[in-house]
Amino acid sequence: MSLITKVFKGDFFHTLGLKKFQHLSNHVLGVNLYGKIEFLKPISELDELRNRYKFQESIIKDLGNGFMVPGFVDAHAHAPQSVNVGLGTDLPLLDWLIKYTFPTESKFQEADYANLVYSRFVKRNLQQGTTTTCYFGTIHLDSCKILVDLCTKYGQRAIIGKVNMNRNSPDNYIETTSDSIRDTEAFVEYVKNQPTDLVEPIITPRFVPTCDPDLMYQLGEIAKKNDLRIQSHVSENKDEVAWVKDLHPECKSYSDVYYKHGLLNDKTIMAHGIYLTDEERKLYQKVGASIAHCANSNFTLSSGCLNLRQLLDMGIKVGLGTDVSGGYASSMLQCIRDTIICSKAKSFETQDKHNEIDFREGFHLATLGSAKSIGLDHKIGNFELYKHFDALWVKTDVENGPFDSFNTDSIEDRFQKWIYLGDDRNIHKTFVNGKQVK
Ligand SMILES: O=c1[nH]c(=O)c2nc[nH]c2[nH]1
Ligand SMILES: [Zn+2]
Repeated sequence: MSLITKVFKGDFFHTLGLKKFQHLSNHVLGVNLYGKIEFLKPISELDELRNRYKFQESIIKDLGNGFMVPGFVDAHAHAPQSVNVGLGTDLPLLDWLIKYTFPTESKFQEADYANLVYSRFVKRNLQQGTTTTCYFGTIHLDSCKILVDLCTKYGQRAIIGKVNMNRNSPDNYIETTSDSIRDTEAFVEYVKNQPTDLVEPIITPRFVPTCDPDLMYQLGEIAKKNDLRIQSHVSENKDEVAWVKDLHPECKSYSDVYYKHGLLNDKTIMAHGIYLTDEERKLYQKVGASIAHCANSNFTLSSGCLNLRQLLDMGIKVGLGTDVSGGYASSMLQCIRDTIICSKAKSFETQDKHNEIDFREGFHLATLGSAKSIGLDHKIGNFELYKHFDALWVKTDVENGPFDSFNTDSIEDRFQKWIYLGDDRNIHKTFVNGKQVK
């Protein structure tokens, strides 16, 4: 039997960095038995590859006038909030949490409800080409386990956190410190004992206002002991920032609260960061923490407009997040477009065109950039050799598709049109770990 299970020939788009967009035309990509990329070579080397690996001609799939890209990586999404996508778009963050979000999340104490909502959301993510998501669950251990099981069942790569909150939360959606710690440890054990490493755990204090110092400190200790990633929210909304200042006058800044409690390091992914101070940005740079930029959410909850370029220029790791359901769209294509629009708004505001993000940079941030931000770039994010084959086969000529392409469109034009106008109708096949999942 050959080591090679799949071979694709045609056009491939991926990035090696923010300004390192690559179009590999007339190439062949081989996937091995372990679901990893074994080769990516010019088509002129096909005979040699066939001799070396002894694969059958019949396994070669021609991408035609379509192309292949790495799967999208959503660096920040709330699985339980997927029930609310497109709803509750009228309030700013703190009111939105109380009126819509906490009541919705509290329902996930019911395992059947979690099963229904999570199975739909995981399937929809794969349908839309999101091969990896960094998820927030709820405070409920059992429904978080269900999310792990469903990602494993449907084949989505995921990082999943059980949410922690022990203050400033409704009576029916709050935990004691000891329950929170016990269930977090149990969740981490559960994920670690899965037969595959498709899903990984992450420590998930919701945000400073809902986690008291003792809880934050203990969560930092669990993360340190188990070498785990950490995710939370920071500086999304001006009232939120003022509240954190009131709660923690002893700390220099919002980010300093996380830092002082052992929650801000090179394995941390903080969503938003719109209102970080210069000093805070330098802290992210120093410790190597990431920001998940969630443009749709920032517009929808009227939070503000991040200066993304400023973070990128400082070398801070940035990924893109849909932030469902603060963000109303779970599609990463939409997320790229919102990132571009947000950057243009920033460029008008600052009268500085340098702040604009173009579609190639947006594509990079939604793939390798997001993978880096959540610490998975050693496994996924582009088509480098021996990375896991998480990929999308995109077709631009589809019946009743979302846009028209013409003979005069080059393959690069088709790629650009897809970024701006495409949707899941263009995603012919989705692969995770070498396995077809759509
Ligand atoms: O966009 C957000 N969504 C949330 O669920 C949340 N919780 C705290 N801060 C938050 N921000
Ligand atoms: Zn969020």
